[in-house]
Amino acid sequence: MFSDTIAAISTPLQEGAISIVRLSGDQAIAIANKIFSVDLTRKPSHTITYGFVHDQNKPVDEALVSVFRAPKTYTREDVVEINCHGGVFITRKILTLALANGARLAKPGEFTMRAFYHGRIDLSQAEAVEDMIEAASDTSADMALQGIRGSVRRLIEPLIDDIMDIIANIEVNIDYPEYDDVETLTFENLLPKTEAWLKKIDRILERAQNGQIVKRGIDTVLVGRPNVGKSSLLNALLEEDKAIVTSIPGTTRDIVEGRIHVGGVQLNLIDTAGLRQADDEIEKIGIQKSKQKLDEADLILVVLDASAPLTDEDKQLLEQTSGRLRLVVWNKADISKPGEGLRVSAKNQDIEPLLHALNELYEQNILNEEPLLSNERQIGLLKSARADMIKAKQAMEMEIEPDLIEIDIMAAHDHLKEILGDVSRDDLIDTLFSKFCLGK
Ligand SMILES: Nc1nc2c(c(=O)[nH]1)N(C=O)[C@@H](CNc1ccc(C(=O)N[C@@H](CCC(=O)O)C(=O)O)cc1)CN2
Ligand SMILES: Nc1nc2c(ncn2[C@@H]2O[C@H](COP(=O)(O)OP(=O)(O)OP(=O)(O)O)[C@@H](O)[C@H]2O)c(=O)[nH]1
Ligand SMILES: [Mg+2]
Repeated sequence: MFSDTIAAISTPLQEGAISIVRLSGDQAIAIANKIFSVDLTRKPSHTITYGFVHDQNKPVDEALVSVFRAPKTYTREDVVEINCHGGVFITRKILTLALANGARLAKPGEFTMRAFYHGRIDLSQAEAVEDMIEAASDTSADMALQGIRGSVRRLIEPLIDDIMDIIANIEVNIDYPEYDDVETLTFENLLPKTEAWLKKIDRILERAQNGQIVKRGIDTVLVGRPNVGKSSLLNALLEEDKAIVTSIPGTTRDIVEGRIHVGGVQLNLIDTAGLRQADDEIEKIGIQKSKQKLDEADLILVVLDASAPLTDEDKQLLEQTSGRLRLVVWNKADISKPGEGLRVSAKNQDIEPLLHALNELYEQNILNEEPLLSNERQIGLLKSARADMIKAKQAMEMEIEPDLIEIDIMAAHDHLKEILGDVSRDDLIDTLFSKFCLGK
């Protein structure tokens, strides 16, 4: 399918123990033979060979070279991987040698693109490879791995089958329009099928939202009135003195952020200015930002001072956040009487109850159902398919000509197919892969 053999450095271009220069294509083994001391022609697939990389008979590096024979390879083409010493200069030199001996520099994502064009993986699997590279927590890495193993295809294909079934129903009607009762029968049949399909899509989209949260982390804002210990709590969670802490109320003005992982989920922590009626110009702006972060948060940690009575501001904040996903945290437990609720001492780094609650929260709430999709492109296409089917449903309710309804249903079908990369436009695919890592 592809006539040229591509080459790229598949490891980060920085000093390291080992680097990999990867080749893929008909000429991969022939090109490697020109620059390697050992003849690879008869080496079986999935074997590695010790030797020296040569530049016109002059040895330049000691290396291990792997041979993978088509079609059972990453790209479905012959693949050779040169494992050299991990210096930037030597790695580049070996790539240059490969290029000088007949390889072409691979474009970003081109190895994975070849795997896609050769049908080893679909587009959702290719995207999952890139998601894996970007994954920053156990849950997002798990999701990427499922994607690599074809979970998106297994999710989408039955939905495509359902649509084909609906289309088949309509076709009967178009083919035998002379039977009046076929028409009524068709609408009676079609509408429930369409509604059932829409229900499935709605569930998937709901869960996809979780997927996106898992991928980018859960925006978790610390709010409360001044001096309750928000910044102290941020520092305790981060195990780092990141935010300034003083006994002066109104210390924090700008947003302070940090990341932690709890139970395999990433929390994007956001410390904010204490909420109060402020006169200070700078503090006012800080409080404005606090309110904005509060509105946007996925999770709110309402911080209260356990050593002091609840104030009106506290009560107002509790009321304001009651409908949201939140935890109420009583800080300064070290200087207060024992009591109910989630009690911590940020100052003493005694925050185990909070960590425990965060763990529980995500087991029960956000992650109670495994997310299935996290990719914006895929979710966008699913939403388009849903919109098409809603149009079709409305048309059915109005008993519009079946062949007109079929147009909307076919559009839904095509949008679903596009998730798996089944599109006629190659430029779409090329743009997508161009965003991938070099050498991937
Ligand atoms: N050295 C190295 N490590 C790597 C990769 C690589 O390309 N090279 N990968 C690159 O991302 C990942 C592994 N992904 C791979 C996926 C498929 C095949 C492959 O050869 N598939 C064959 C069957 C192999 C078998 O069953 O023996 C196939 O599907 O036909 C190889 C690597 C991570 N680690
Ligand atoms: N005893 C005790 N003091 C604490 C605790 N947490 C914070 N403090 C103290 O409370 C004061 C305020 O702490 P900060 O973390 O700056 O409070 P804040 O909520 O960020 O305050 P603003 O930024 O002004 O809104 C400091 O003197 C802290 O040392 C705690 O758990 N126990
Ligand atoms: Mg603060």
